Amino acid sequence: MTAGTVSVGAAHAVRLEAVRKVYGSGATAVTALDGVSVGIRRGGFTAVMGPSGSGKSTFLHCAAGLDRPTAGRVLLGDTDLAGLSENALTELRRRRIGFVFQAYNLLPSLTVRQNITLPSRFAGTSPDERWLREVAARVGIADRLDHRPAELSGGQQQRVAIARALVTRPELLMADEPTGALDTRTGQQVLALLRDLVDTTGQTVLMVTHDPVAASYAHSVLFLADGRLAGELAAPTPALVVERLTRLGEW
Ligand SMILES: Nc1ncnc2c1ncn2[C@@H]1O[C@H](COP(=O)(O)OP(=O)(O)OP(=O)(O)O)[C@@H](O)[C@H]1O
Repeated sequence: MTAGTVSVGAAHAVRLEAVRKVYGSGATAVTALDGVSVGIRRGGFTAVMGPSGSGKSTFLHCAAGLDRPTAGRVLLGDTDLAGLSENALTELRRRRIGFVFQAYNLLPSLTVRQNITLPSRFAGTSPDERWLREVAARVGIADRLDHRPAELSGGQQQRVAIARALVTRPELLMADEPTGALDTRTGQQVLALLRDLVDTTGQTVLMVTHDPVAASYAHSVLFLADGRLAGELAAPTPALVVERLTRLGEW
């Protein structure tokens, strides 16, 4: 490790150590992750790519404490997730991780403001008005707080989902195909927003995507193949990402 002075917890928002995940057992067992060890840099934007079935979703689920590894361990900061009960894990996800999915998962009967504050209410807190407005302004929906989701475009709805994920000040933002439901231009605006959040606020973002252009917004791309880490690319461009995927044999 560089200089030997940085502790693992300080350098990495989340760290997987020799993580294996096997679904099922006996003849039908599927090894989705096969000994993955990697740290996700704190304050960085990291994308995870790989062929279909390579283990991307499983990686994200294990890293976020949504799924437990069969072997190995996952550390969020300095917290070893294996030591946590189901309730403690749920609490940890609520307080320390923000989630953004392809589907925006907004409640249609609630206003934008109510949608954004819902997770904090579940966590027993309520964001102060100033922070709520700051987050809304940052993602570009400050003038939509009293609207309902149906009155917003797809891109605006995804911005609301990002605001909802950020309002609890998570140390890690997990995004699973966040632009999968958006047209190209709107998707790129959302990706530029994520990159800007990372560059200007130090937010850590971990994103799974199939899209080389989406991955090029990240600082680095991790490649998975057959449940194993198959390389990492810093300063990715779409062309470089496509070249790596081609070498992984499925593009
Ligand atoms: N709940 C499950 N039960 C059994 N097998 C599973 C389960 N979830 C995933 N798998 C298997 O684990 C492997 C990895 O799946 P995973 O969804 O992590 O891959 P992926 O890279 O995200 O795929 P895609 O790009 O198609 O979404 C696949 O072979 C998949 O069929």
